Amino acid sequence: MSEALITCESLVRIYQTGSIEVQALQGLDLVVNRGEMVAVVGASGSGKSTLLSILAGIDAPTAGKAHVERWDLLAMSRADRVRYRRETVGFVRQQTASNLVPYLTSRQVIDLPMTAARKPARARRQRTSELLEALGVADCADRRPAEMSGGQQQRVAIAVALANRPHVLFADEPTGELDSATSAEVFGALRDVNQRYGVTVVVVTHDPGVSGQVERTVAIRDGRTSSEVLRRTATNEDGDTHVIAEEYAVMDRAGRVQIPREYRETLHLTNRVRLALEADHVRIHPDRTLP
Ligand SMILES: Nc1ncnc2c1ncn2[C@@H]1O[C@H](COP(=O)(O)OP(=O)(O)OP(=O)(O)O)[C@@H](O)[C@H]1O
Repeated sequence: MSEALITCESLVRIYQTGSIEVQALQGLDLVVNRGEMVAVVGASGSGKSTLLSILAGIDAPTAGKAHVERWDLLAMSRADRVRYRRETVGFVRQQTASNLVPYLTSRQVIDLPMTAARKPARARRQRTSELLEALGVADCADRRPAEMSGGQQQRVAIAVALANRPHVLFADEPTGELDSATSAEVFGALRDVNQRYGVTVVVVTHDPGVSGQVERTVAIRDGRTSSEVLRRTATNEDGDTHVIAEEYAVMDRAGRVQIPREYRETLHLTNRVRLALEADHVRIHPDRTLP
């Protein structure tokens, strides 16, 4: 059985601006296992960034449950939050420039989080060189952001996020500002560090091409997890391998499942449906008592 690293249950985040309340997350359920690489997709405004900011310890939830390893994200003190952000998580933002510092070289910027965590100089130097090498940007060690391409900047940003050996790496549209070839390269780098270091990766993206490259894609709609697509490779009798993608609905602890709108519309499922328990599945029928 895989070990859950991230667990969110009925997670709610309400933003209050004056008299207006925005429910960015409306009871979201999510489990991410240790070592997984998961893509989170959804329309603009569906709550993806809000979810990532909460999980990264940047924002605090309003209600519900959210745990990452031993941390309860609804009950963290300010000091806990600082420790959590320094030791447990790494974060890569969309804007390449906001991940780096204009006047610092790659080597200097990767060193920063380790200095903040009071790591000894020798270990910092070793880790910096290792990460520059692992992300294929060793030739950028002494360059500042303006002297690098967008893709190189994002790979250095991944190195910065990994400097203190976090257990989970969050990336919010990390390829949003890049062309498709460069985006594939940066996404490849994320997959690489997921495999090489075993770091759990959660990446928000609207790029369907990108979400096709991970084992699991979680779709968020209106602040809730609406469905998940699992991908696995299968081999047929001729030895040819192909990818099978299967869509799953998410069930919460109370057993609630959301039936996709297309299904409801096609079968005219309205406010009451008939359930039938079979040996290995459950059937849902339209309510025939309705006119
Ligand atoms: N600080 C804030 N104050 C008020 N409302 C906010 C705040 N941040 C987000 N929202 C609102 O919460 C909802 C979810 O926003 P969020 O940024 O999480 O969505 P998203 O799925 O990441 O969108 P996008 O793909 O456009 O980045 C939106 O309606 C947004 O306007």
